[in-house]
Amino acid sequence: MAVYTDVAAEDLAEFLKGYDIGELLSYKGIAEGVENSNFLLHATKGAYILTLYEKRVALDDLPYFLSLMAHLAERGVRCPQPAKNRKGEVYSWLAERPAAIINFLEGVWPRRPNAAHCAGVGEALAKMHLAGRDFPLFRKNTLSVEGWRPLFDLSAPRADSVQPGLRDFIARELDHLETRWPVDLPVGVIHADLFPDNVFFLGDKLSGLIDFPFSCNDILAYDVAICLNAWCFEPDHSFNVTKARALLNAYGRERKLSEAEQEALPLLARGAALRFLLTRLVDFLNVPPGALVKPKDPLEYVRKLRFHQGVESVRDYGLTQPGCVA
Ligand SMILES: Nc1ncnc2c1ncn2[C@@H]1O[C@H](COP(=O)(O)OP(=O)(O)O)[C@@H](O)[C@H]1O
Ligand SMILES: N[C@@H](CCOP(=O)(O)O)C(=O)O
Repeated sequence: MAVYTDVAAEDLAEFLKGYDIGELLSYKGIAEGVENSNFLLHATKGAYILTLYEKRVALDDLPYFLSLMAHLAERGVRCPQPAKNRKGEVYSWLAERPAAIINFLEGVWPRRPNAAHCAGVGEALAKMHLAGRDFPLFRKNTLSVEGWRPLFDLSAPRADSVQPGLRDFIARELDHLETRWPVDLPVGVIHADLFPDNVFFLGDKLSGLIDFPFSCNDILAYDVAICLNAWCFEPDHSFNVTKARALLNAYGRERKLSEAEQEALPLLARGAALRFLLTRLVDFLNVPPGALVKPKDPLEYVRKLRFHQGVESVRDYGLTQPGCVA
C-alpha cells in the first residue's frame, strides 16, 4: 500500500454515512505497499481498511476481486471481506477514485520468512486454488506474458540508467519467454501477488491472505512460481532450497503439481521474475511527485531472474523425483 491520494476528514466522514460501520473515529494513511492508496480506519463499529484504487486497477475488475474474497471466505480461505454500503454496493467513489472498505485482519506479515511460513503459504495457496474452482467470474491476467512487452516499451529508454545493460538483458529474456510460454497447463483463479506482505500470521500460524487486486484467471503453477520468487530468496539474494521444498511440499499435499507443471516451473519462475522486474522498473522510473511511496528495488528481480536462468530442472527447487512432490 501507499498513499497517492489524500482524503479529507470531512469527505471521509460523509462517505462513511453511506455505510453501516458507525462514525469516523480516526484514520491514517498506510505507507507500506506500492499499488493503491490505503488507510487504516477506526469507526465506532470497528477497525477497517479503506482502499482507493489507483493506476493498475481497472474499474471493471473491482467486482471480480471483491466478490472473490467473499467466495474464498465462504470456502474456508481466511481473507478480508468487503463491507457493503447502504445501497448494497461493495465499492463506491471517494476523492474521484473507486473506493472500498474491507474488514481489518488480525496478524502480522513475516519480515523474515522461515521454512514454516513457506509451508504455510504453500498450503494456503493450494487451498485458494481449490476454493477458486467454482468461482464464476473470469478476469484475464493483464500482467502475464502478453502484458510484459508494453511494460518493457515504457521502461526501455531509461532502463540502462538503473543498471547498464539492463535494456538488452530484458529484451533477450522477453524474446525467450514469449516463444516458450506454456499454453496447456491447468488454469484457474490465482492470487498473482502473494508476497510476504500479503500473508498474515499469528505466531507461526497463518491467519489470512490480503491484497487481491491482481487476482485473475491464469496458470495455477505460475502462482506457485511467483511465491518461489517472493518467499524463497534470502536478503543476500541466495536461493534457499529448504524454504522452496517446504513451500512446494505443502502445496503438493493439498493440490499435487502434475509432471507438466513441475517441468514448466523453471520457465514459469523466470516469467514471474520478469513480471515483477518490469512493474518495479516502470514504478521506479515514474514515482508520482508528492506520493507517499517507496518504490521497490527492480534489481532484486534481475538477480532472481539470473538464478532461474541457471536452473536446469525442478530438482533445483528441492524436488527430488520429477513427476512427484517429495
Ligand atoms: N485487511 C487488512 N487488515 C489489516 N491490515 C491490512 C489489511 N489490508 C492491508 N493491510 C495493511 O496494509 C499493508 C499493505 O497492503 P496491500 O494490500 O499490500 O497494499 P496495495 O494496495 O498497495 O497492494 C499490509 O501490509 C497491511 O499492513
Ligand atoms: N508485490 C509487488 C508490489 C505490489 O504489491 P504491494 O502489496 O506491495 O502493493 C512487488 O513486490 O513488486
